[in-house]
Parts: sequence; C-alpha cells; structure tokens
Amino acid sequence: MTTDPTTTARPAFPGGTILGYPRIGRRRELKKAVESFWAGRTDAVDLEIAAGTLRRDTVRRLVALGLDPDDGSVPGSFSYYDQVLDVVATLGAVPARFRDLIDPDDGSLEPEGYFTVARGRGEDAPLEMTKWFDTNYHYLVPEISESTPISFADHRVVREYAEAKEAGVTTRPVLVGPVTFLALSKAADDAGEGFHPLDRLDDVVAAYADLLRALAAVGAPWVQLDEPALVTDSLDVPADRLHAAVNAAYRTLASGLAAATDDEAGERPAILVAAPFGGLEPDGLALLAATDVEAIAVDLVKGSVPATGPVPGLATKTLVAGVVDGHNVWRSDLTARLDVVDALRPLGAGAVAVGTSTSLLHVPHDVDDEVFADAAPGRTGGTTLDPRLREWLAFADQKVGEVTVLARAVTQGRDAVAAELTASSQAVASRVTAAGVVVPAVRERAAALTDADFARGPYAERAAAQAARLGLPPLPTTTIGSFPQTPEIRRARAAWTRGELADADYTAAMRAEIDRVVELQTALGLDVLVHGEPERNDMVQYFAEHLDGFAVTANGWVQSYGSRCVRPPILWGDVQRPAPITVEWSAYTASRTDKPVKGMLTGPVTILAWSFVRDDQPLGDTANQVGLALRDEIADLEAAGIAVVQVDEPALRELLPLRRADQDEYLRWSVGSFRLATSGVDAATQVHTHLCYSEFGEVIGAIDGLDADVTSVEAARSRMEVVPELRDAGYSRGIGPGVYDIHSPRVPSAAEVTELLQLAVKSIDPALVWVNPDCGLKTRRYAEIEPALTHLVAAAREVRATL
Ligand SMILES: Nc1nc2c(c(=O)[nH]1)N[C@@H](CNc1ccc(C(=O)N[C@@H](CCC(=O)N[C@@H](CCC(=O)N[C@@H](CCC(=O)O)C(=O)O)C(=O)O)C(=O)O)cc1)CN2
Ligand code: MET
Ligand SMILES: [Zn+2]
Repeated sequence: MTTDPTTTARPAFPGGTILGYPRIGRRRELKKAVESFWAGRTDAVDLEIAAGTLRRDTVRRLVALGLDPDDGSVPGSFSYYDQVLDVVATLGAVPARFRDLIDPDDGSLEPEGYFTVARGRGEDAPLEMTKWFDTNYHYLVPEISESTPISFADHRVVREYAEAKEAGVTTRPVLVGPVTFLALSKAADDAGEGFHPLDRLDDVVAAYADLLRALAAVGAPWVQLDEPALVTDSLDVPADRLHAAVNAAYRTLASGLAAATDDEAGERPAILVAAPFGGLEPDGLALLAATDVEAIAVDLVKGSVPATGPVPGLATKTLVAGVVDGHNVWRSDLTARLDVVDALRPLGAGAVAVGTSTSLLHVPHDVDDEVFADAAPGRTGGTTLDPRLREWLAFADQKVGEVTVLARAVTQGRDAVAAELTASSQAVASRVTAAGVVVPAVRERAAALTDADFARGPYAERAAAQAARLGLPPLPTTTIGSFPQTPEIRRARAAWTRGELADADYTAAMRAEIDRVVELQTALGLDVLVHGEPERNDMVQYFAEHLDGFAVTANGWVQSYGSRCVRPPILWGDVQRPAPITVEWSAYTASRTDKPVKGMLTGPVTILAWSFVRDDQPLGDTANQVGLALRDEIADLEAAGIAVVQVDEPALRELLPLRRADQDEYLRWSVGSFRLATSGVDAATQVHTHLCYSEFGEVIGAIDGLDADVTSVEAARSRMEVVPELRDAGYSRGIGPGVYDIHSPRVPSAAEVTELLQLAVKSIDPALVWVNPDCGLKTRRYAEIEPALTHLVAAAREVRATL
C-alpha cells in the first residue's frame, strides 16, 4: 500500500527529539555490570536487572529533561555492547563458528553468546572491530555470506519497547538501517568470489519487515533506522549501488507495509530515517524524500541542505533538523541554530522538528556531574573544572535541554524563549573574549613558521647516523609503548587523585612499575625498550592534563568500544606546554638500562581526534599549536639523551573527511602538524610513529608523508597486507608490521609469528623491517604478554638467521 501523495505530514516530534543517548551510564553502571558478568561475579539475571534499571532511569530522565513521553520522541537506543552487533543478533546473522550459541528454541543470542561473538572464544576469533564513521567509537564488523542465516530472530528490541512503555514512556526504537548494516559488513570467509554483503539486501529487508510488524503489534508509533552510509563516499560501495539499495529497502519497508495512523493500527510504525555524520548532498535527501518514509533526520552541523527549492516528496514528511551538535560539547548559539532551521523553509517539508545532528552517544552525560571551582584545575584525573567552562559546555543532558528550547521557538515563536536565547548568546560571546582562548605568544610563534620547520634532512643521512648510534641487529624487536595497566596501577592512581597517596609515593609506585617493565624486556631480549606508560590514565588525557588550553573531566566518560570508555579532554584555548611532560619518566627508564629507550608521545592529530576540539578556528591551526608543544617536548627528550622517540598517530585515518573532496586539505594539515612536531631533531635521533585501527589504503601516501624513520602498523589480522601496499606506494623507510594481535587474549605461537614475519620480509627489503606487536599492551595481562613476547623474540631470531 502506498501513501496518498496528497495527504500532508502528521507533524512529528513537535517537542524535539534526539537521535540516541549514552548507554554506558552516568557512573559507568553498564561497564561495571557487564565486566562483573564476564568475570563470573554476577549472573545473567543480575546483569539484566542492572541494565533494565539503567534503561528505565534513562527514558524517565529524558522525559524529565523535556522530551514528550507519549509520541516516540524518546529514543530507545540501549545496547549491551554495540549497535551493529545488535543487528547481527536481531537477524541471527552470526558467523558459522558461533552458530552453536543461538538458542535453538527462540533464535535468541543473549547474553553469553552475544558477548562471545564480540570477544571471541578459544580459537574462534571475535568479529573484527573498526571505527564508526569519523568517531572514536568502534563497531563490530558483521561477516555475511550467501549462506548466513538471516531472519527476525532475536526480539530484544520489542521487549525493550514494552519495558519502557511499562515504565510510562513510549520510545522510538533505534536500529542501524538495513543498507548501512550491509554496507559496513564484510564478506565472510565462506563467501563466493565477487560476493558483496549487499547481495543479501532482500533477505535483510524481509527480516526488518518482520521486526517492524512486531513493533506495530505492540503499538510502537515510530522506529528510527540509521543510514549514515549515505553521508560518506569512503565505503567500498559505489554511490549508485548504495542509492539503489536505499530505494529498494525503503520501497519494501515503507510502501510495502501499511503505516499505522492515529486511528488505525498498521503493519508498521512510522519510519524515521536518520543520516548523521555529514551532509546528504548531493542527492541523498531527494532519494529519501522520494520514498514513503514519514520522517528524515539530517545532520546540519557537519552538513547543510542547499535550500534551493521544494524537494519532491518532502511535503508529506517531517524533516528532523539536526542542529544541536551530537559529536562535540560546546553550548549551542541558539539564535544561529534557529536561523539554520528557518533556512530549511524553501525545501517545503510537511513539518520541521528540532533534533541532534547525531546520537548523543559520543558526548558525556551531564555537565552537572563535574565539579567547578575557582581554584586551578586539579592534577591527574582532575576533579575540578574552570568555572567559566560550565557556561560554555553542553553534554548530553544539556543538549536535550537545547533541543526542547529550540522546539518551543519553532512551535511558539522566538519570543517564547527570549531569555534562553539571550543567555545562549552571552555564553557564546564570553568564550570569544575569555583569557586563554587567544594567547598572543602562541599566535606569534605559529605565524612565524616557515617551510623549514616542517622538514628534516635526507633520509639516507639520517639512517646512517642512527645505525651508527644505535647499533641494532637486523629485524630489531620492540613494543608499541604501553605494558599492562594492572589493577594495582589504577588503584594507586585513584588513591593519588583522591589525595590519599602522596606525590612521592605515587612516583615511587610508578617507578617500581617501570623497573619491572625494564627487567621483563631485558629478560625477553627486546632490542629497543619502552617505559610501559604506567603513569598514563590514557594516551591523550594524560597529555591534555599537562598542556595549557585543555580541561579534563572527572566523570565525562564516553564509550569507545564494548565496556571500554574514555574521558575525552576539552580543548578550549590556545595550547602551550608549561613544563616538560615525559622527560623525567623516560630519563629514569634510560638510567635503568644500557639498551636504547624509546621516548613515547601522542601526536597532534590523535590528541585532537580524541579530544573535544574548539570550533572557533580551523583544526589545522589548533594542530600546529599542539605540534609546537610536542616539538619542545621532543627537544627536551633529545637533550636528556633519548635516541629514539615514538610519536603515535593511531587516529590519522579516523579524522579523514568522509567526503573525498575534503580529504586532500585534511591530509595537508595533519601530516604537516606531525612533521612540525618531529622535524626539529638531530639526524641521529630516530623518529618512530605508530598507527592502528585502520584501513590504511586511503592514507598510505600520507603515512609516507609523515617522514618518520620507522612506522609501526597494525597488520597481524590482515596477514601483513599493508606491507606490499606501503612498498608499492614508494615507502622505503623502517616498517614494523604488527606480528601479534593484542586485541585478543590469545597467545600466538612462535611458529605463527615466524610465518607472519616471513611474509613481511618477502614483501619488502628485510633491512627495513622491525618486529613488534600490533599496538600497546595496556589492555592485556602479564600472563598473556610474557609468552607472546617470548614467541615474538624467538621468531625474530629465527628469521634473522635466514637473512
Ligand atoms: N582516548 C583513547 N581513545 C582510543 C584509544 C586510547 O587508548 N585512548 N585506543 C583505541 C581503543 N580504545 C580504547 C579506549 C579505552 C581503553 C581503556 O582501557 N579504557 C579504560 C579507562 C582508562 C582510564 O581512563 N583509566 C583511568 C581510570 C581508571 C578507572 O576506571 N579507575 C577506577 C578506580 C580504579 C580502582 O580503584 O581500581 C574508577 O575510576 O572507578 C586511570 O587509569 O587512571 C576502561 O574503560 O577501563 C582502551 C582502548 C582507540 N581509541
Ligand atoms: C592506540 S595506539 C597506542 C599507542 C601507545 N603508545 C600504547 O602503546 O598504548
Ligand atoms: Zn595502537
């Protein structure tokens, strides 16, 4: 049945809506419940009770913050681990190696089986994990083939709708849409030549249709299907195939099923298709408007809609204007945001509702969970924030408030919210002139930079000087920096942050940990040692705590993957380094060994990517400020006798713009800021960099452009495929392809590591090859890394002997 094109839209979400809400809990309740369950301290019933409490508290809070409890404005966006894995579970589309985990009676996969697919078991590798669009959130990559079972198998979505309804709130279940789900999937190992997961679109859409029927049967008025695949051209699916898939999927789902109306139950809820993380240009909006879905959510923070005239089909739909930024923490300039909403008028939408640009998953819960004090921000784990920031910030709860204010302005006129508009303008204005936002000395230094500040001497000279200084064997062995963050380390830091452990005692505890790590590396026979990073709560937060221009939070947790969280720092002002940061730790380490010690820093792009960044100047300018601070740090490390310095850039690929047209400019400034940080050193000082979590393909040229002497990259899971790619791109400096997958508790055998290493030395000049794990070891346990590194060193020796 198709909708009569002459009917007008039933205005949806007049009180405003959000595309999703954090699910980890204000005090990481879900993390704690899930990790207790994994450890066997609690059972599945305890877990479900904890999660159910969290879900009910969440929907009630959203109502208390002003969202309508009855019309589907409150999103049902809970997940135990990951929203893409949720679709895998819903469809029963698990890889063959895990199919025994599906309950034969009801087709469900929870909870043990669900987590097993995410985390692996024995020799069964978990689903691969990768970045969710341009965020620091990681999703699990589904594996699909011709024979993957696909049906509406697991009914958790329906149960959670009913649970919220019982608690008095009519939610709008949120799912990754069928096209994005398949576009992000990879072909399973058993798939035939030329198979693409999108070949299974009809089956997936049929399962979604059954899911929609089930939601309609319990009375759900709305469902939200997220289709961010529409805003990127970085997927391996050509735009015309993607568009055809969207057309086909929503023809079946929206036109093929009868929609519920105010008076009549239908076969499906009304459908909101959301396109977060970028603009729908050039023709994504027209494509969606031509379907029979009831509402479309567009990202008007990262993207814009050229309002040149009426869009065919939009007159019967609600356009959800994503004007409140779901991906950054600045308080909105409400007047400016209203102007953006007003500018949509020529599009001829049946109704316009106010929303967020993305799910609020990517921001912390609540500014009011922070303590603000007039005193200077606290030390590590800082518990107090500069009070000026309170006025400038909006976390998830504040953003819900902004949405409701904007919605009132849209429905009742700006006068109805005059006081809120004034307060917002004042907050925005106070940021512009606040001390520390613009620091003339920082500006002058950046303005004086010349090309020479971005370049080192010729590589051949550097390589010769470094070889003479370091005297390393062929296939030198090293690690990526961090060693296990043990509960003892975390406890010591927590006590120190609370003021219960004196500075000297904390330093002594961390030095003792460094001693342990040095002894272990010496016993293992590694060639270039690290200090193990025990003193770092996080590789970005730690630096932010030591740089002017950043603030850090006490409770601003954001989910990164599964139960793992980060507290992204807030970069609000010009960046300066008041004092050396890592030099004492590295110098102490060097004093404990005769082997070379690698200094360890996080690069400018990664510091920006994993912080909330200021939005009042080009990111490239901010990157150069961070680059200069790191340049000074490296000069100090060099002066302290450190001969090798690693500057990590795991997020280089993450910030790559989703649209090709924007990528060159990004690569210019990002590579530039790294070179600014690292090019001040002597030829005999060896600069390393490290990248992980990436499809490197699109940034291969940029990796070369970093001009590091040695680059370590994640490579074990992809069996070294990046090595020939780098070689073909002309890369001819040191390369450390990871030979130990640290994302899994599994210990690789010496034979496996040897095999990977042999692959590497076959693809590129063996004189360039380093031997190292895929990434840092902080999430692993000593019981895992000791045998694994033993095997790594043994493999290096074996392959060395064959060169
Ligand atoms: N920012 C960032 N993004 C990244 C990565 C990264 O390393 N950093 N790596 C990639 C993968 N992402 C990751 C993200 C987080 C973690 C991680 O291990 N997070 C830890 C928290 C790290 C942290 O902030 N630790 C603090 C606080 C630790 C803590 O929870 N303390 C307890 C108290 C400790 C005790 O008494 O036992 C508490 O506050 O309740 C510290 O060590 O000081 C976790 O979720 O458990 C790992 C990888 C990509 N993105
Ligand atoms: C996510 S990249 C991590 C690099 C860091 N040096 C570490 O070893 O943990
Ligand atoms: Zn890494």
